[in-house]
Amino acid sequence: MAERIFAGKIALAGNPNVGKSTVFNALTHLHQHTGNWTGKTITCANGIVRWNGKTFCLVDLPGTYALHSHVAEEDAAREFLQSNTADCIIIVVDATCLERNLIFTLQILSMTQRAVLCLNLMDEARKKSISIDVPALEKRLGIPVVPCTAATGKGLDHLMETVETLVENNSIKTTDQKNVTEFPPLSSFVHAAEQIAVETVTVDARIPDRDRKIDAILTSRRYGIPIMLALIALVFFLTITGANVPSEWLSYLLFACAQPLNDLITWLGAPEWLRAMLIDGGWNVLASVVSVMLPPMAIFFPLFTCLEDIGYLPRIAFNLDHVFCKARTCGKQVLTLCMGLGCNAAGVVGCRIIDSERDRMIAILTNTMVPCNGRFPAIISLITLFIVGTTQSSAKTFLLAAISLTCVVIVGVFMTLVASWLLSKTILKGMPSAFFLELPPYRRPQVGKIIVRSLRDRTMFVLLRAVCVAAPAGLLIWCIGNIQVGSDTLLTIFAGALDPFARYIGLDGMILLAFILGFPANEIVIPLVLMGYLSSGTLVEINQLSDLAVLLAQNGWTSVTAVCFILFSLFHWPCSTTCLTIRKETGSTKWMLIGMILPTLFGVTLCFIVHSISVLL
Ligand SMILES: Nc1nc2c(ncn2[C@@H]2O[C@H](COP(=O)(O)OP(=O)(O)OP(=O)(O)O)[C@@H](O)[C@H]2O)c(=O)[nH]1
Ligand SMILES: [Mg+2]
Repeated sequence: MAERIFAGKIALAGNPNVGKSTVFNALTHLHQHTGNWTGKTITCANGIVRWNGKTFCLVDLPGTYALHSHVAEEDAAREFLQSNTADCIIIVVDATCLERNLIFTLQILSMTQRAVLCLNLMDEARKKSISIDVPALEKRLGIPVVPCTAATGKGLDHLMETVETLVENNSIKTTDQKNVTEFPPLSSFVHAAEQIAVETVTVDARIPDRDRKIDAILTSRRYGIPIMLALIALVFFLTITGANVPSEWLSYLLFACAQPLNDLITWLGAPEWLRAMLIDGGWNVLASVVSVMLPPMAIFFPLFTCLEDIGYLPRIAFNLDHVFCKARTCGKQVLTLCMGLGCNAAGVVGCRIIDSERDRMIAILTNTMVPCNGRFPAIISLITLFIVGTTQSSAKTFLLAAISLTCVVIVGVFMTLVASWLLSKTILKGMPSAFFLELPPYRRPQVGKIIVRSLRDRTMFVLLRAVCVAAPAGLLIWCIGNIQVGSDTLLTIFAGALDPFARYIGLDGMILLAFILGFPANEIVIPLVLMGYLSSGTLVEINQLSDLAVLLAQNGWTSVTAVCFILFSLFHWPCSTTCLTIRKETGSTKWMLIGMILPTLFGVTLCFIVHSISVLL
């Protein structure tokens, strides 16, 4: 039914990282994620293009190297193309490496001629002094060729005009070749692609290869890892420095709203218990989550996306590949860990880029050992208070905090390696698969788009999720903090029951209870601890880190408690969204449970060791 209203269905196909999603976004005005590395898109996305009074359905397919290939992430694209449901296929190719892209193009053309070649990245080709004889290419391929620069939208109108003509002209033949086994051998496509490239592409050989020179430093054995660590520390330094003041402002502003809201609820005639529950419970937790989380996320995500757009993420994977191979797992896991830094659920889904089933499972089960953004703010606060040991806002404090945070991430990655090695020696036996990692060209980041995209799609998404979870969790903890059983509240009874065990691992009952109640979202753990410490079950206004320091010290916190908290925050069961995502991605509750138990065992063991050493000392 829905199909009938469209003038045609158009598919965007091509090799990975050639700009398909960028074309898709420009034509549909949607916001499909783009990124300068292969495998950014892993599922098909649909959008609508309005052109010349007509409406077309546009499908963005994951990148595919060849229709022969058997990579899981490419299945969706292959199945779609072989189903022959598109009225026209826009084959997007990278003008800077046409020959390689032509292999896939020729495979598509052996199935259908209802295609247009979108010769994308023409700006980069021009910079590299690559020129392409477009009429000759059209003649050789037998389909229209449209040069484009999708990043600026140049050429896309012409592309749509060509597509429209093609869709209207239904007579163009399509070969009913649905089974890849019927294809001629890959070598024949490779040979033909080489021939066509020789005839149509000219390159000025005098232009030096800038990317190779940069890679000689950034991916070298000697400098690669130190530069990588310095860059990560720089991102954390900028995040911590920039987030400090806005966090305080937001906190003042949001807690200041509590009084008028209080008055409003009283004026509406609500009973006291309802007022207390909504304001002292829901609003105050919400205010604290937003003020603690929003500023660092609003800085971290754009900076991280910038590294992604420049093309640095695959270089990180390249630098760490040999380390991951030693742990008997695959270097592509590093890319999924990078995705996990933002949100572990996204990291788990991102594991689809790993081809081998065994390696993918290892990557999924260990993904939560890098801290997601829900855990960063609490870790940063505790580092500043207990490890750096001062709340004074100076460059030195921020630098020390950034270096400590980098060390926390290193611990996370190290334990990921340990866990991967253990898994590959036990329940996921085997050797790491060989894989093909493409280092994309360095590209200038599109700063404006990065800011909009990371604020809207990432920051707001994570924040909204936290808010949706924080307010109800605040209500719940208020309730258990105020329901009396005998002379104690439910909160003190639960925390008291957990206390003996928690003390063994350097925590206390309230902290452990907060981790348990924080299952829906990690970002609410610290607010829950604070609420628990206040006998009224009400969250007080924490405007400054020094207020937090006083409250924690009053409840017996030392630097050992902070270290154990950070370790347990790094290694414990994933949040509910990530657990559900693990179950969905592995198709099994058993693996989800392993994904919960494994990091928790690590956390308990490490905290126990740290606590025991501190007692001995
Ligand atoms: N300079 C330049 N960069 C472009 C152009 N088109 C896309 N890009 C950049 O190329 C990178 C890859 O773009 P995507 O649209 O994610 O590529 P894709 O083909 O969808 O990639 P996969 O989903 O991994 O297959 C991004 O960093 C884009 O900003 C262009 O015409 N010029
Ligand atoms: Mg894409």
